[in-house]
Amino acid sequence: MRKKVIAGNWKMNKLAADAKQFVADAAGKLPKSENVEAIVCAPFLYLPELVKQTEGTDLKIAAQNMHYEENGAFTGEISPSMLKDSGVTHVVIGHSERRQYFAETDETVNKKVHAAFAHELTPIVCVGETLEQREANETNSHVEKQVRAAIAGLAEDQVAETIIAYEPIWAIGTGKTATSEQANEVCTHIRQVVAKNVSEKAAEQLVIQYGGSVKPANVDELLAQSDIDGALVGGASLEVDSFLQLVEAGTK
Ligand SMILES: O=C(CO)COP(=O)(O)O
Repeated sequence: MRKKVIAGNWKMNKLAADAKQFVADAAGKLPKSENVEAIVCAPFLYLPELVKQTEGTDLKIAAQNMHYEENGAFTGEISPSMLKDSGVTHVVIGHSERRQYFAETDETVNKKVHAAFAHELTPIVCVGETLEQREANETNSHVEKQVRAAIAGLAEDQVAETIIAYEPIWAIGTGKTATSEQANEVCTHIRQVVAKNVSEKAAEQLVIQYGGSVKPANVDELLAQSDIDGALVGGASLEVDSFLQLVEAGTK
């Protein structure tokens, strides 16, 4: 049985005091359940402090991005070894906002995924189509291309450990959620792509999240779908109460 993974992606939000307060409040109130994993994806600046705060709790801390190079003249960047050293366990890679505003490509995503595994970080790889692509019936082919590029060259067990977040771009921060059937259809397709290109075993183990306007009111229906194993949540992860409700939904 795959675990449910609920990850809150704070994006570029919260000052240090608010971040610390959130983690202090949330970490002690997580449901005691083997079925769900709870992650907060925080801005780089706060990572070491939040990791320290969560020691001995079930809350995991993730970064929202990283460079693929080990070190060097890359002003303003953070390396995979710096992240590992900070104590984070996961890293979000290829979020659509990074692809759109920071020239992230399928190629850099693949390099980052390899770098994550080289440093024992679990990548949360984001894929998803624009509204135009959905309307042109290109959703499955586009997402397939992104997934195949992201996992190219990985070993079977690395693919099995990757988390893929399907986030239709038109549903991010818009209040428009894909219906649970629409979301599941694409997540099923992603699993089939992995089964065909890697193995049935990797496809069976792979955690696939849905992201895009997930909130306490719609999370149960999304998580009840056959191929949705969790959620990557922006807006509704900024408040402790709603984050905890989302994690609670993952225990069922
Ligand atoms: O981009 C997202 C998470 O990475 C989704 O954001 P919202 O939940 O705010 O739509």
